[in-house]
Amino acid sequence: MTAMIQTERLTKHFGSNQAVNGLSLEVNQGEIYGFLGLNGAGKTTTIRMLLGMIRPDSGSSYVFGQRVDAGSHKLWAKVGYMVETPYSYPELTVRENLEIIRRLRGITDRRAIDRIMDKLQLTAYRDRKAGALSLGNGQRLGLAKAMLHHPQVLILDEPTNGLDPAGIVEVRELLRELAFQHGVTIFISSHILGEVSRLTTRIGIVHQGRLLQEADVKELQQQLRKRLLVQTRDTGSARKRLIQAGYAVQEAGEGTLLLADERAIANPDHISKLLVYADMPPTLIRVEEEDLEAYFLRMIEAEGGKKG
Ligand SMILES: Nc1ncnc2c1ncn2[C@@H]1O[C@H](COP(=O)(O)OP(=O)(O)OP(=O)(O)O)[C@@H](O)[C@H]1O
Repeated sequence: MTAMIQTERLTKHFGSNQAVNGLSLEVNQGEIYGFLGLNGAGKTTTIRMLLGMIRPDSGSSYVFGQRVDAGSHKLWAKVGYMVETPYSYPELTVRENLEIIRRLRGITDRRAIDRIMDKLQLTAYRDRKAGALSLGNGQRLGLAKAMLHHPQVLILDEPTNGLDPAGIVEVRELLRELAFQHGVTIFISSHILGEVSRLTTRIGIVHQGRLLQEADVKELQQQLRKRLLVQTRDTGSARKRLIQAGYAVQEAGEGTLLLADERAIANPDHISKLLVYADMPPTLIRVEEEDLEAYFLRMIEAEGGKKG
């Protein structure tokens, strides 16, 4: 299978700062690839090189198997992208901004604008100036511009920045529909592990410009540490009761108990029942997953403290 997106040993320095370091990856058709890394890891720089916006010091990128360089204009007709905070003409309305993109992209169907506004819940803001939009709606407009021409490849840099939780779910559903029903290949960067693991099929973790790990989402989820977090009104007694029942319990301060036992994580209802019968009903009980930072620290320690 030809990769829809490919980078080959991409490298970029800014002065003495190595932003991207020999980064190679491949994304196949219909995949949603999560490009995950902390702030400053090199995500935006990689995406800029992938889109031909900046030139790598060495290495190459390919989209649809075609090398990305200064002459590859035709390529972008089939690609949609949004890099960093999406730029719009602030004095023009949402509709006018999209109208400009429609013309630039040579889309003859004028209804395309209404359809994309509807898809991204922008219809109510059609006559609002782009400069007066909230961060989340500005992001929706950026996505609308990226998707207006029905691209086969979509490259998005932190697309859910600024969206509220409901907006994040909506955008996630929209991207899943594009990939799974329309075969669109999606490359999406993020620094939020939980978010990317709910959306993507494969994840590449970038750290200090290097691709540290690539994994299937399911594989990665199995590697993430989980804990059951429990709060009750009487922490001391609840802790005793749980220890009596054979659980290892850690106190995390502020009335919070943590259980790392697989048995507890798989059956929070048992823990809940146990505490209810002991007359200490939990006020909060939930399974917590390790976040990117904690996962990183663990991975880097396992590598022998190569951080920094
Ligand atoms: N134009 C530039 N000039 C100098 N340094 C830069 C430039 N662009 C990026 N860098 C540096 O390169 C490194 C990688 O930055 P990059 O923006 O690619 O990371 P990122 O993973 O996208 O982070 P963020 O999530 O914060 O955007 C950082 O140390 C950053 O300061």
